[in-house]
Amino acid sequence: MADHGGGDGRRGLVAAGTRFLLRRPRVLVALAGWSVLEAAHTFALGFALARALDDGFLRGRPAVGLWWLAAAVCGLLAGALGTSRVYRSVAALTEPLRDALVRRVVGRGLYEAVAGGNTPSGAARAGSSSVVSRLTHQVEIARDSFAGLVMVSRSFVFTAVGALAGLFLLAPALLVVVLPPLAAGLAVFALTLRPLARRQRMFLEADEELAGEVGRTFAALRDVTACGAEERVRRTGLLRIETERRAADALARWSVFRALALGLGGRLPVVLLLVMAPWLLARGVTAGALAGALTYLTQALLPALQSLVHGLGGAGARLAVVIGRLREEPQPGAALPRAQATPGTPPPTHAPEPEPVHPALELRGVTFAYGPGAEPVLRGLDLVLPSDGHLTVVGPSGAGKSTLALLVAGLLAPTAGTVRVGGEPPTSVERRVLIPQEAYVFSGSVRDNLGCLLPAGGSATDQRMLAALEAVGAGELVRRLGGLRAIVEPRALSSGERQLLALARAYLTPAPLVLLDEAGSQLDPAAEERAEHAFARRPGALVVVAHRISSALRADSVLVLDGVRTRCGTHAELLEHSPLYRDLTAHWVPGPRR
Ligand SMILES: Nc1ncnc2c1ncn2[C@@H]1O[C@H](COP(=O)(O)OP(=O)(O)OP(=O)(O)O)[C@@H](O)[C@H]1O
Repeated sequence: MADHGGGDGRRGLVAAGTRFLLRRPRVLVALAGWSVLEAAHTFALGFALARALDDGFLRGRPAVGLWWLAAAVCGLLAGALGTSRVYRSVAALTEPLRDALVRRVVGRGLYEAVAGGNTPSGAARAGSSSVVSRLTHQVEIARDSFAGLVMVSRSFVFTAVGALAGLFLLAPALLVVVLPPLAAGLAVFALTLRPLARRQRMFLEADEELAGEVGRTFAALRDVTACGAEERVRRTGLLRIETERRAADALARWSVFRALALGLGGRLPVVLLLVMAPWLLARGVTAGALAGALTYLTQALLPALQSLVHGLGGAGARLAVVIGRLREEPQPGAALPRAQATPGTPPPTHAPEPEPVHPALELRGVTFAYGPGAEPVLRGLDLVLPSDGHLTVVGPSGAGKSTLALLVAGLLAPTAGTVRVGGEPPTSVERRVLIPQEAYVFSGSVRDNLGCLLPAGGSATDQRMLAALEAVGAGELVRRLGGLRAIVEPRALSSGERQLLALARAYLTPAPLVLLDEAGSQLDPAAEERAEHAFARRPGALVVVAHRISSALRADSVLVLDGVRTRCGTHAELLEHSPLYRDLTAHWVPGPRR
């Protein structure tokens, strides 16, 4: 995962933020002006209260006291006006930020859609629009976080200035009591801000990863069950939960410093003021000044410090993460022209580069072991299958055939190397469909069973379903069951019949790569051959993990998994060069060809 908060990233972020602010001097001046009015209200609050007591109520002159209280109310109204104008000025700062980010995000999204080809596929359009919608959501988070940061830091500075000025005017001795703990609290806060923000960011990222994992798992529950990957999914989920728990623990430990900063800077001055009241009174500080000082501390400084301490850590970390992402997206950004990287630059009008044609499947240096200390099942495997290729995988039991199928389906991640399906990581069920040996059929109509791997929102006509059933040799079975509306009771079907339904389901999907992992193992050889022929005629690429060696003869190429002697070639080449393949085929008695 990218370190959005790395030194360079943070410095870049601060520099970009400073440039953004300096380009708007008028808004900054207006913001400062209205903030001064807000600060005047803070000042008036304590000062007027002190005067009301000292010059009015304590001297038996209630009219003077009330006059000062009325002055405090006027200050309050002026402060409210200042606050409302402050919001406007902050909006004048944040809206241009949002506009610049939205322009950048939408420009990139449109460019991607155009660069996807003159007639982009539905999937490409959907992918592009989902990227734009995710990024615009992040833009909203960036805007809110930025506004929050401006509000809390500005509010603290002006409130502190107003309160400290008021304390000084009431009695300079008050500052002797208030300033040291306030400075200590701010120092603790400043020193722990960076590590705390880092923990906050780690927690946010762990939280997002967990949410993403849960979302992906729910979307692929049927695939997970069908491939028997429950244990792996459970372990990955637990790992993500554990990572988030650790991040939350670390954040909680560092949050203690927030409480310490608040205690030192916001609460200790109140206690000291009370404890040292006799000393202050002995030095000429009046009772009214003491009450005014308490008002400054409890009504202005403490709330402002609270907002600063809580707001700066959370909003700051969120902003750093989100801006970092917006700078990174989209991943193939390196292919974008340089001018495209500038916020607000419109998409280029020249013809986009043609999209490279990717093979259906590409493995580069794939190594996989089931545990850190376990012997790898696959070592440095390279494999390329063209978009209409037909590959059969053979090898002795335990050679890693099913493991390879799970890696290609994205249900296992390689220990080293890369797996690409159509040039992309194999995470999307729209790119590939895997039918394992244990066919998954659920209680429901035949139609539901056939359609459950269609892309979200997709459907197939009865005609297409019936054609798929006929193609793989399941037509007779479904007629016997009572047609597409008939309810399937999985336990009432033989394992071969369940495999026929699962094969028809895979045949029906638009996935450009089909993986059959001994998916016809319970069929008789003729039925298995018929199904494989159907898949070979279907547009797209096909990988068959062979149950019978006869599958190898039907493929364009054969992969013989045999540890370090793994080889790939045509049937004839392998007969010549692979002793294992010769052994495997030696006992095969060819049946009648169809
Ligand atoms: N979940 C797992 N945890 C640990 N080891 C595993 C796991 N699944 C498979 N293995 C081991 O990995 C190796 C390859 O298994 P895999 O199922 O991929 O072989 P295969 O070639 O498909 O075998 P078969 O033809 O018998 O189905 C075997 O040694 C197996 O014991």
